[in-house]
Amino acid sequence: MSSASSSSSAPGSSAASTGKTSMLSKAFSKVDLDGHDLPPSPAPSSPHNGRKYALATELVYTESNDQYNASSVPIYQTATFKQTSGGGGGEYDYTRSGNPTRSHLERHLAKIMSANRALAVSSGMGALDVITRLLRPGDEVVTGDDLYGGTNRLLKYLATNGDITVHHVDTTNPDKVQEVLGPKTAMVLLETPTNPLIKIVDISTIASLAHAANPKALVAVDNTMLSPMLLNPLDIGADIVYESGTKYLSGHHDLMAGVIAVQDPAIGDKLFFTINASGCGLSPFDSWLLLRGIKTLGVRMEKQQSNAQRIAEFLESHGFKVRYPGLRSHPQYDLHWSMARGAGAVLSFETGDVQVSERIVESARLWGISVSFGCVNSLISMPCRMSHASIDAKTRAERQMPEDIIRLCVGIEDVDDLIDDLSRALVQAGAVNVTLNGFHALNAPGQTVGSS
Ligand SMILES: Cc1ncc(COP(=O)(O)O)c(C=O)c1O
Ligand SMILES: N[C@@H](CCSC[C@H](N)C(=O)O)C(=O)O
Repeated sequence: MSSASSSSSAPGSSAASTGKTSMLSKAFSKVDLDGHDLPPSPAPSSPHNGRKYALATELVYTESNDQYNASSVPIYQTATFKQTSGGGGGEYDYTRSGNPTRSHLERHLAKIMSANRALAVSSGMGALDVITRLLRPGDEVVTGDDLYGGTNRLLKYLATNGDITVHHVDTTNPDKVQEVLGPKTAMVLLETPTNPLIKIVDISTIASLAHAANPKALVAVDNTMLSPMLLNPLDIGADIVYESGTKYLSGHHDLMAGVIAVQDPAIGDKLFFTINASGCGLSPFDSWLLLRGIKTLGVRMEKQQSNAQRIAEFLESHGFKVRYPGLRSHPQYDLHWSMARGAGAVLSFETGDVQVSERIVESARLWGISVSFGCVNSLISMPCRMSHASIDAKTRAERQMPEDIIRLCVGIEDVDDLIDDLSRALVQAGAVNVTLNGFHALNAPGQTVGSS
């Protein structure tokens, strides 16, 4: 797949602008997949504005050519745009096809996701739906055996109704992936860390294997767990990256959004065609909210992951089996840190007893019992009962998902308050042996699992 086309010419030089013009006209040809003229919008999402700053700066820094120099990009809350002639031809004609607030967001996303083009849609699942419409009957998809429940559900739907073969394998082992790759592999769909078992997947090795098996195979990575703050999968072999913008990108659980980013303009055109044709582009107001959220991604993620690290260490030191790539005990610690710039803020742990886990979740006060993650508030949940309940119990057992697993999605609160609340919940739930020396997990790994 093509690589990022950052120009080495000085910004504003004629070489740079000629290169840019030809790249853009090639990238955003006027004719769509049916041979019709593309609608005039959205404007190309160019991440290349000359100088590249550190990510923390780029998250905050946006350029706009607003007529009043508004600091905050205006919300163009309109469905349609007046044209100056009967032949149309304005930059925007209809918000389903393009809207200035969404275009601004998409350009900003392309920049921070290391992409040539980014697209914003109405949810993370909407993003995956748009991506999987690149598939054709008879195609094969290779994906993990620990996946977000909604992703599993959509793939199952395609396997049942769309004549798509879906191979679920242990993507932490590239040999297992290799076994099912072949010329019919049209897409490899990866999550890392996986949700909720926090398994790490070697994106570049699997991308190389997939492209060797079929040079046209597309490697799509769900980067929701890390966000562009911690990983840019396009830089390490992925062809498509998508994220639930509902999570870290927005950070406040006040909107639903999905984002997609690609390097290859031809793939970008196909994705845009589906978005315009099916009408799932992100609304102007949600585009504005998401753009606002992205500006604080850096500080939120920094605080969330330092809190998560403390909490993971706290649980591990009290004898719980904790899954978090910030812990040295994570079996793929080195692999994770060879790809990512941080461990993220989602961790899971086991108690050895479903009822004990339930009592912990229900005893917590500061931790909200909610699905989702990436928000400034800390959340606690039981994935098998909640976010992953759409995966049937038999499949969960085959995939070795512990029914007692508790997922913690750490927010920005004071970490000592979070630990106090969790300690109280552990004691109240009877998950720990309390002695004069402190407390220790009742069913610590290696001990006999009892029932309460
Ligand atoms: C890893 C992951 N990918 C995708 C999604 C889908 O995102 P959304 O809820 O925005 O549709 C979710 C959660 O919903 C998720 O956890
Ligand atoms: N009822 C929803 C569950 C959404 S789970 C949200 C998020 N991805 C998480 O992992 O918590 C559904 O059926 O999709």
